[in-house]
Amino acid sequence: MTTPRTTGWQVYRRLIAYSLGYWHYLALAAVGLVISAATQPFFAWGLKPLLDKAIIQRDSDTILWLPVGILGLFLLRGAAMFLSGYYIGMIGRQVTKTLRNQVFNQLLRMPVSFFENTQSGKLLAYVSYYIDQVANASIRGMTTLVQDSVTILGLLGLMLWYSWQLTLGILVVVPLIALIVVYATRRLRRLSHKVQDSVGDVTQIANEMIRGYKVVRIFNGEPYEERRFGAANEQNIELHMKRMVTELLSTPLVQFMVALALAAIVFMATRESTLEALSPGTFISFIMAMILMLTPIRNLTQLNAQLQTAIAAGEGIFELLDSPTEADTGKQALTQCRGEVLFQNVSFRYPNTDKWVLRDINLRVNAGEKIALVGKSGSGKTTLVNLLPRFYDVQQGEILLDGVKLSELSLYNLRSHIAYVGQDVVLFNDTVRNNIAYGDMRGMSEAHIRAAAEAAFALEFIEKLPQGFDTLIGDNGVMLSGGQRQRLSIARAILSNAPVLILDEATSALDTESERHIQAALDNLLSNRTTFMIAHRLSTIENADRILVMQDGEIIESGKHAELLALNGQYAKLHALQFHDDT
Ligand SMILES: Nc1ncnc2c1ncn2[C@@H]1O[C@H](COP(=O)(O)OP(=O)(O)OP(=O)(O)O)[C@@H](O)[C@H]1O
Repeated sequence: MTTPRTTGWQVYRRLIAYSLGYWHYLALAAVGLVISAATQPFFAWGLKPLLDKAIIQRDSDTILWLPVGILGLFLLRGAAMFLSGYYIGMIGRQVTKTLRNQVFNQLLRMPVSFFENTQSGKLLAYVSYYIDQVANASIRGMTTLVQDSVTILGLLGLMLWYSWQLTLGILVVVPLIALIVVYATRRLRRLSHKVQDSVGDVTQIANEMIRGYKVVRIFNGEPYEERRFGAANEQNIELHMKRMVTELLSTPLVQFMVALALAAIVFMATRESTLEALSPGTFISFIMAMILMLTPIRNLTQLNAQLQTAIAAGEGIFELLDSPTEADTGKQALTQCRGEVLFQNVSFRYPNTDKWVLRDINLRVNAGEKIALVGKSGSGKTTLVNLLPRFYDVQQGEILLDGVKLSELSLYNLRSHIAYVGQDVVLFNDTVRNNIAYGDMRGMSEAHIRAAAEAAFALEFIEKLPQGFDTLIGDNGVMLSGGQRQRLSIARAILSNAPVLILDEATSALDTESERHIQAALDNLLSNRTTFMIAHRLSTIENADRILVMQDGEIIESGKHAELLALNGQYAKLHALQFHDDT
């Protein structure tokens, strides 16, 4: 592992690279910064003619140009500060925008396993909190770095010019300051990481509560959620406080070191011999330069805290951006797909686990055949169908679509041949039309969309909605009933007209009317499509062409409903159980 400092520097360099694309604005901002920084030494320098010439010698020229000079200096400084502030703010927002797009697009391409193993709250924190932290801190950091370094260099130059012996006296404290800064850097980075994790926890819990609000209420989970959120929030504040204390302590400590040097200089400068060599104006100007250095020094030490926050957030973001996305190496594309699926000796286990979840599956499914998968919970039904759109890749064996290995097809092409209707209907906060014509289907003709809605028995209720197809259905379709939501997702699948359909049948009981509609909609959806149906209620699969009974990752029985009943095996048992439940 590299030391945190080198890593920190690398992360920072990478962050800065984002603003380099705007180099022309950056150059303008830098000009503004340098000008406003340079006004400080000028100000200190002006005290010398003020004292020596205007006050002691009463020089008329100086008395005239000094006030004009002061006004000019502040006008220039104001304009320069506006210029730099404007461009730096703009670059900061642009960097935020770019990073946010990159992170979102990366999330769109991350493999399914990533989402299954990462807290969604943490992912939301990436898109919001982390990125803001990074952009703000890195850009502000750059501003401070340029502006305050220039100020300090200018002031130091002025002091060296007046008296190099006195100036050198100040530099004695530099190693002490460096020590404090290095210690604070390490601690700040560590704490910043912890703060970020804890923000992820807070978002996660809030997110869970918001999504699961009904469960929370029905099971009286309020006190538990309150405690859980309170604890995460408490931890968050503790970490913030620790970071704040480190930040707050390091600055006065550094300033105390500077004050030590200042005291020493004042002591040395007021010795008889030194005083003789310096005019009163020079002396005051020298002291002023030293005092003016305090603020930029404080800024530079605070900058460290900002940078450590940016770096810690940047590390998280770059780790995500550098993670491998879904493997998409297949080059072939099926233009016409019949929907014939072949599993050849397929065995599968989830990444980083030992247990084979599917074992030596051999299965030929003809185009248009309706396959129903049944079996106990955990027997591998969902896993088997998830392999078709390549949410996971098999470790052994091959799956072929129309004779082509899935791994040889591009993901885009493969998935364009598959439609999915799941238990959890996913609807977007958009119009009915856009929810049906989602993704690739955007832009399909009105007639097609209507026909799909009709075939899904959804037209009737859509037309009763206030704006018909243009009605906004709210967050995940809150405005619709369970059955209506399901019919919309069926309409989406019908519109896609994909030759292969995955149907994860809903377990939720619907009223007879709704169920009749949905059954009719499904009949329309299934016709002429190769269908993999995960069936929970056996009554719905009696018409399947073939029923596969799964157990511990294997297909143990296969055949039509009547054949399997006659076999009197596992299926017959399941059937008897359910028949018993239903009566
Ligand atoms: N993402 C995952 N990572 C690791 N193991 C998993 C994952 N998803 C499922 N499993 C395991 O794989 C096995 C099969 O799960 P699968 O979801 O395919 O079963 P199922 O038959 O569809 O069950 P159900 O009817 O309850 O939906 C289970 O033992 C489960 O614990």
